[in-house]
Amino acid sequence: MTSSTLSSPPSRDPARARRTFVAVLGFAIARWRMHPRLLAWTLGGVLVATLTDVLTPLLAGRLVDDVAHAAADGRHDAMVMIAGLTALGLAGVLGRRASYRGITHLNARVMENIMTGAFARVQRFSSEWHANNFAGSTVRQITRGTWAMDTLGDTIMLLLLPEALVLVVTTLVLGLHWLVMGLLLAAGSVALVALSVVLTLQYVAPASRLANSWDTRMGAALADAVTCNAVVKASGAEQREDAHLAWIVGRWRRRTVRSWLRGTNSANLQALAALLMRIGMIAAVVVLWAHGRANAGDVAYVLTMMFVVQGYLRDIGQQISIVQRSVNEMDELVSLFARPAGVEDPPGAPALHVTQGHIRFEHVGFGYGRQGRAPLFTDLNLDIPAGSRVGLVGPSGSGKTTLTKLLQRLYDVRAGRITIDGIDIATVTQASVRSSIAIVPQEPLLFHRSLRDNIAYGRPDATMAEIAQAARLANAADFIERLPQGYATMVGERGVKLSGGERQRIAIARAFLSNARILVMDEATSSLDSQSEQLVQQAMERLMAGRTVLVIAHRLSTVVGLDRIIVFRHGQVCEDGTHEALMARPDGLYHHLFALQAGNAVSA
Ligand SMILES: Nc1ncnc2c1ncn2[C@@H]1O[C@H](COP(=O)(O)OP(=O)(O)OP(=O)(O)O)[C@@H](O)[C@H]1O
Repeated sequence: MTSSTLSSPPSRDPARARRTFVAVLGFAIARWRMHPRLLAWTLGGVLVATLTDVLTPLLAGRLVDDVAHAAADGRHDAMVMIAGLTALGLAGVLGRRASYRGITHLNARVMENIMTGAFARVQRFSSEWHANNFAGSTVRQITRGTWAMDTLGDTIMLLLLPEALVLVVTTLVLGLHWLVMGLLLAAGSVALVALSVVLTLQYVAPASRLANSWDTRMGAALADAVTCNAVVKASGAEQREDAHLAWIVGRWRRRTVRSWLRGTNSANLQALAALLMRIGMIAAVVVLWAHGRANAGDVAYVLTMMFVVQGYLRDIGQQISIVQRSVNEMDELVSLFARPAGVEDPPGAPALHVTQGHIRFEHVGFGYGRQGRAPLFTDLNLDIPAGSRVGLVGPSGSGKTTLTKLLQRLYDVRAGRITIDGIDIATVTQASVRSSIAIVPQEPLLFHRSLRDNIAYGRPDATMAEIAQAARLANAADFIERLPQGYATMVGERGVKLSGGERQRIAIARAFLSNARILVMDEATSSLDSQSEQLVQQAMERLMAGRTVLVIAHRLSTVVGLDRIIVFRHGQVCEDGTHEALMARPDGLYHHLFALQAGNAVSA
């Protein structure tokens, strides 16, 4: 699958940008409200610190008045004003300290909550979702979105909120004194904020979203190539991969430069508008003074107030762009939270308790992807009695693996139902269905953890004696005990430090320990040498005892001794019976496949 099918470029549609903005802000506010005490500390601190800044110009104006009048009447309150300014300054410091401490803890809590929540959701997304999304992109969406939430919290609560507060309070104070000045400040502020919002949302944001989508693609391409490094090496394709990445990085650079330049242009325009507003306000108070409607203290108040207001507003455009960028960076993360898991447990679903292991597929219909595509299975019926050993056979792509995925409810069927011991697996919890089925896959996946942890993955409470017993039954104990660190040996990423046969036997030991009544084995021995194959085969024979077993067989010699063989062709069961019964049909697909493999074996 190419990266383009996995991550399409973002739309430049402003309506979509607005929806994203609302969705992300709603998400952020809901997260902040989960921690009401920290939120109250932060907002309380912000309120105190900002009010002290708003009141300071008032006292400064009074101070100038006092100094001016003192000359005339010999009395003044200058010392009171200085004490007031000191008290305001101290309150401002304490308020800021409270808000910074509050936001530090609030952001950390919210980030923790988002990271763990996103991981929990991604783990529970359906196999379909995982098949359609790059692991690298997902990791990047989560980490980038989590850090963007930190920036969003800082910018909104410590910068934009105080700015709004300063504007509202100074407009009110000014308006009560001189209506015209209040109106002027209100109109200027509305125009300034509107300009910032329009520039940011309509001009900067679309470019920044596009740059982000290329950033995600860059991460995905890196992860894809690094994950498949063995294939790259084997094909001597390093240069091809270099060129592929260079093409993506080139597009990313162009898109990113465009987005950054738009940010700079927008900030410059906003700075110009702020300058005009400042000059307008100062000119207005000077005119009032010239007409005798303002004294020296008033002029000092307006001058100081404009410095405070402009100090707050100076970076508002940049802050709105930061909010916009954070919103874009959180967009994909928020969608992860909004997206349904794909395969869901019904509300209050009970756990499945398998006692027999009787499997039935009743009129099952299923197809991958959208409903419109031709289904793989239509009206599939199978009855697999408890304790039987069944081989699933058929050409590549005929649906053998899909059948076992449906049994684990990794996908939901479109029609019919699948039952285990008479219980529809869609009515019980997915976890209980999956833990009732032990899987030995063709390519076992191991965690980069110790051998002990890998074997006990399905039953973390297993004792060391049980783990060692499972390893013995799986013919794995000998090689493990020869390792210097025994069961504590770390296996390397995806188990790369073990051979194919050793990985298989660890997977078999895992299945022994899980003690599930149903066993699904994807024929595992095809890539092993004969000694490894013999060890794996013996272990599998032991594992099959007393269980209902489905074996996906690629080499038909594996299924000869099984109770029953089901042959698939294009999602249909075309033959069903014992080896002897199927071999007795010379026109049958099984007979044909068997003859083909026997011929290959002879010619090899
Ligand atoms: N996640 C998926 N999304 C879309 N199509 C899929 C997916 N997985 C499998 N298929 C398609 O479904 C069909 C059945 O695949 P399945 O893996 O069940 O075949 P199989 O019989 O196990 O083949 P093989 O013997 O090669 O493993 C194939 O055409 C395959 O391309």
